[in-house]
Amino acid sequence: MQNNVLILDFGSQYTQLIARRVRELNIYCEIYPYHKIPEDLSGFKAVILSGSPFSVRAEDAPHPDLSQIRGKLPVLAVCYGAQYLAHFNGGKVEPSGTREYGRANLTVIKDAEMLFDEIKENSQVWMSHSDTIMELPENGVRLASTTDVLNAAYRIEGEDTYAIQFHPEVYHSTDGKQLLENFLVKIAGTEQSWTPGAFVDLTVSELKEKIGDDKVVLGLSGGVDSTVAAVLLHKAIGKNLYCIFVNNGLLRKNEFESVLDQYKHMGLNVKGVDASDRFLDALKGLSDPEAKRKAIGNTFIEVFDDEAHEITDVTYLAQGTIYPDVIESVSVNGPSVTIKSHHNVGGLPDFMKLKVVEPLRMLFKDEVRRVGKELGIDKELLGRHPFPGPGLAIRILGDITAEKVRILQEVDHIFIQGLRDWMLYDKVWQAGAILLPVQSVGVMGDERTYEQVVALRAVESTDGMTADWVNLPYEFLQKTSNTIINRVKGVNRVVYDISSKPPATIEWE
Ligand SMILES: Nc1ncnc2c1ncn2[C@@H]1O[C@H](COP(=O)(O)OP(=O)(O)OP(=O)(O)O)[C@@H](O)[C@H]1O
Ligand SMILES: O=c1[nH]c(=O)c2[nH+]cn([C@@H]3O[C@H](COP(=O)(O)O)[C@@H](O)[C@H]3O)c2[nH]1
Ligand SMILES: NC(=O)CC[C@H](N)C(=O)O
Ligand SMILES: [Mg+2]
Repeated sequence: MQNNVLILDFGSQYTQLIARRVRELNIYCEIYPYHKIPEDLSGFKAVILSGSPFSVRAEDAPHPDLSQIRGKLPVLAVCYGAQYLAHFNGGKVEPSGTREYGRANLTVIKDAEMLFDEIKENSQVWMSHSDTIMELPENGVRLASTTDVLNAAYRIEGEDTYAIQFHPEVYHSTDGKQLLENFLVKIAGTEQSWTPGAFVDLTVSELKEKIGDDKVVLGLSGGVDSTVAAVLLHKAIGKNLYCIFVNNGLLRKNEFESVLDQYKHMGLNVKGVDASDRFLDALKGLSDPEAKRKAIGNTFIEVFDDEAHEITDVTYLAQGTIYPDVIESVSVNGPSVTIKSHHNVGGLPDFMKLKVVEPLRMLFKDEVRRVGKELGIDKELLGRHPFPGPGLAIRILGDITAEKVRILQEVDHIFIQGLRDWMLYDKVWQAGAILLPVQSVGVMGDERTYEQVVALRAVESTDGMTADWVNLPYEFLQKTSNTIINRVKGVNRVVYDISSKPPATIEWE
């Protein structure tokens, strides 16, 4: 399928956005660090060079050999990429005299250039660079300028190599997506055929081919990723898929029973395993967030291993891992800091002796939801807020006891049900309650109380990487607070978290 787009990552903060824009054009793409160019380029139809925090003039500037790419595949070089081609091919790159961060306008655009089809002069672009291209490389032809940057875009005569100083991938480059489409479709000839339906057909046939009559065990979490992975696998291997949904004792109120029932109605061969006691025992006395995550991750693997042994001849363990985890674990500068010390990212221990299959490994979250919709998965399930694998364990600050879990399940249930009743659930990307290790004085009737404090958190986000708190209606907050304090014994105070990410994280631990 020679239609892929190769994105070479030079470490830009916007590289993932390039991939998102390309995928939104229904064109498949993959990100590779600039120092790991695939040897076999036969599956690729075009290449995009990303931006970078490095300067081409520096000793340690990324300097990959592009001889197998340039002149052989169409290239779009963005920012650092454009400077790189100029600097190392007879052009000149120098520190720019003026600051070039933020909006600029293309005051001049060369006529009849396919890259700028349907893009008018004065088009707004987003600049983010301190070096600038003073002289074009050999055979360079200038395509566009801004008031401050003469060489804002160029191409190299005699090859399909294009270079732009600005960032078409960001929202503020108002014709950025048009430029990417011009390059990918009109110049490179890629087909816009990478649709959810095409992905399902291709993935199901690949899974059939790869797994054959082997057996697969998959952990279901009640979340979107593992559910979509399960339905894809079920389409491919049917009865050879064994799903396990573990009650780790840290789920939301009634969630284990309701989600298990939902899975059974989807025709999945799923076994519910109540391991609540094992998890709570493993967590006894632990307060450090990472220690809690490790204990949960290890217990998950033990439970899985026990269950997998119940199924004769299991060959594969399936995971709901998705692309953001993959990209962040192999960044430009080598393996990045562990994203989540959580069982599904850190790989499997040797004793499990299972091969891993991750059908969603190359998808972004919104693409997982689109594939889920294509598979006919219930939209309420697809629309569920993300819920962390360690569940309520990272929403009870301090040590975990069954009583604290009970309290938080009740509080959380009132909050989430309230969001649904007030038609606010879908307006919020993620919401939850946190049990604080704080007691405060209250007065109820004529009695003094000294009970626990809970925090409510509701954020809007697109990918969980950044988020803002949601301005929920005062009437809703007032009603919810009253209901919680009146109904949940042990709580006499409710607070609302008004912290964005950054600087705060979505979860409190
Ligand atoms: N309670 C559980 N029982 C069995 N497997 C689980 C459970 N929780 C998590 N897992 C496994 O770990 C993986 C990652 O966990 P995670 O909490 O991210 O769930 P997810 O299915 O990816 O849902 P989400 O959409 O919330 O990310 C899941 O894909 C699943 O394979
Ligand atoms: O599966 C998970 N295991 C974890 O250990 C974990 N920690 C945070 N999260 C979720 O990740 C997103 C970002 O959360 P933070 O801003 O708190 O890092 C939010 O959606 C969080 O709910 C986790 N998910
Ligand atoms: N966004 C970029 O790629 C910037 C390129 C280079 N670091 C500069 O500042 O000019
Ligand atoms: Mg997930």
